[in-house]
Amino acid sequence: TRSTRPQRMLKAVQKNATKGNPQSVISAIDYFCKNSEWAMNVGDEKGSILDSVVTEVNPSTVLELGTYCGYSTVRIARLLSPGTKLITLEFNPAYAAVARQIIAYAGLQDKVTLVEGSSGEWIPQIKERFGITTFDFIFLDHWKDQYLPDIKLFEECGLLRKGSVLLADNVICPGAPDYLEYVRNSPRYESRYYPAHLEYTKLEDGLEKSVFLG
Ligand SMILES: Oc1cc(-c2ccc(F)cc2)cc2cccnc12
Ligand SMILES: [Mg+2]
Repeated sequence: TRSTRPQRMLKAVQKNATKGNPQSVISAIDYFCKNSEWAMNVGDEKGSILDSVVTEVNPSTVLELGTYCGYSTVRIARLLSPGTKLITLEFNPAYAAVARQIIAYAGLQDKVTLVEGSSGEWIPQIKERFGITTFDFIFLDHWKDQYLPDIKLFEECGLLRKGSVLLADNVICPGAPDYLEYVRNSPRYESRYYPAHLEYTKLEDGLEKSVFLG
């Protein structure tokens, strides 16, 4: 049977990247998406903004919602201080299977805990399962209608502290209007929009960075 796009992306990484070299994995995926097949990775333009926010926050606790093939997981994990791990949630088992292999190819498997399941199911379990009290940095990059319910769940579960940074992909395309309205109007967040483009295209998109004020 025909391979899937994530499987073809993995093959491109195995062919063109150097094992244990995260930057070469990132470059191989971007090359594949620019020259072979578009795929919904955060991409190089928005990825550079992600890099700058992660570097600025220098988080000790990190959560990613929406692993897909692990592109942003690799981008984030390569910047974390030694001993710091990130938790990434992926609902789709086929995506998770490819992501594990791409993360391992980059040599970052010891810095990543990939959990298969839905954010709504897993967020309430994180404290007890992973011994985490609050997150310093959260990257939202899953289904756009889940952004708002999930940020409310973070608040209800006490997973945010004064200064926690949430960065959301695709707030313009495909768009998360209810999430944007919430973080931009809530007195509990300081929000800022980073204009960019939908990965590998000229279409407008951007990232929304929201700091929890406590
Ligand atoms: O970065 C993303 C982009 C898109 C997307 C798909 C088709 C389009 F025509 C435009 C945008 C979907 C995502 C779903 C989940 C996480 N990220 C996504
Ligand atoms: Mg995205």
